[in-house]
Amino acid sequence: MTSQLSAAPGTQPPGTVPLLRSITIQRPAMSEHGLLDYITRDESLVWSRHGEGTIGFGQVARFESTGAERFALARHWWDAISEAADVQDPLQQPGTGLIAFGAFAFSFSSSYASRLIVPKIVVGRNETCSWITYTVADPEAELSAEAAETELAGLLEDYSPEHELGAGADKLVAGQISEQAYRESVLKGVSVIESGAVTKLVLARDAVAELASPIAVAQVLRQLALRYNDCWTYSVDGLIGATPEMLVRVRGDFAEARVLAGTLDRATAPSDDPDYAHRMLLEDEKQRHEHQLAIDSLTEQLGPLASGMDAPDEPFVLQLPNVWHLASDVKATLATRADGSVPGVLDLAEVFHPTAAVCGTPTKEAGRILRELEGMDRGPYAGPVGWIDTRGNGEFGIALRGGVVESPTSVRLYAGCGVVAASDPAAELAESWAKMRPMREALGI
Ligand SMILES: C=C(O[C@H]1C=CC=C(C(=O)O)[C@@H]1O)C(=O)O
Repeated sequence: MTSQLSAAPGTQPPGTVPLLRSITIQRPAMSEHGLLDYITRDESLVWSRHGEGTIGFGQVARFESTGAERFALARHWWDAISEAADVQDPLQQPGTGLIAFGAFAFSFSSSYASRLIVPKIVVGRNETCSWITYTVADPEAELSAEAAETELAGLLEDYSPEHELGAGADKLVAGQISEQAYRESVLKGVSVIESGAVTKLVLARDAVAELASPIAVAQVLRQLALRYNDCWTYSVDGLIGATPEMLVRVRGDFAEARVLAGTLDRATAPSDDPDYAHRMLLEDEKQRHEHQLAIDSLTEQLGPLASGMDAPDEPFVLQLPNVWHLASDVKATLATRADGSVPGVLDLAEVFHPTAAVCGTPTKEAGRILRELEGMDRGPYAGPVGWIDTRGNGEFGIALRGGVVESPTSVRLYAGCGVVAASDPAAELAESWAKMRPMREALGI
């Protein structure tokens, strides 16, 4: 598979690297809502959890790639940008200084262009401080705290319009994979598993939200961030959602991941059974097997890159408003490479993607079979989404519980379920609906 570089509007021709200058300025503490106050514009780049994270406005540089080399090409571009840039960053914390937001296609065969975008303004907040970073590509542009504040103030003047939720004409229609087709693909998946070709497959489907008036992305993101506070709310170029799953987070030589697999719908749970989630997830053989395969796929890849790793023996039950999940937080100290460096977040995202939580086991064979059974291009669904700084710190979640804005009035939603030998097609279909619920609620359909 060949890889291509392309120069999208507002970017430089392939092969050239813009010389960026950036300045980071510490700002006063934000209100209790934190970054939520800054999710005001539909076109913003967003990465936020518990009111912390980064919001990007505008674009000063952009890179796109496709194919099997999409991660490597993006990394080379980012390394070149980082090396050439003049970065004034007195804070020197993960996410301060120059950063890029990124979204990557699930598959090497996808027509979706994986992308890194460097915003003009970034507003950031972590557990200790708040900041803005202002970046310019024009060598003549003024780079100062005053110029940055003026630019931000201008951006915050305009709020994107809201969408009237629950308007009668908004509707959800079948996507490329109907309910019937999904049940059939799960059934076929089970028989492939029974034949011994794979032990787990994650099969996905889509549905399309058709709106009577343009989607209000910022409003959807605010709803997701408020209600799904324990998830990472993301928005990169029309890829929007709130994911509970962290593919990899890097801070210096410390890496962590939140692995999820094993799901229980809360909407159908009995209200008088406090042990229900514990019993149906932690004590259920099928769910534990599904989860263990996801843990194994991550730890097998992480092990050789780590000098120490902590992968808990027992998962915990993660409670979200729509579902419970079996979850495990894996932590590792990264081993130093021959050149004295440690792998950055993009190196690790490439190595870990796709985990068994979104593809299957063994990875290559599962990927081949799911492409055949689904017959759809997943685009960026279930691919890495997040951000990177110039020191290799960053966070890439798995783009789940979201969708792609395909036109001002249509959003394609995606959801997938881990299929093992004991899976039941009707139950997996119901689970896929539960996973689409956050987006449906936020869109009001
Ligand atoms: C593939 C998805 O979820 C994954 C993450 C958590 C639990 C999963 C499961 O129980 O099947 C999936 O592996 C999705 O939300 O589209």
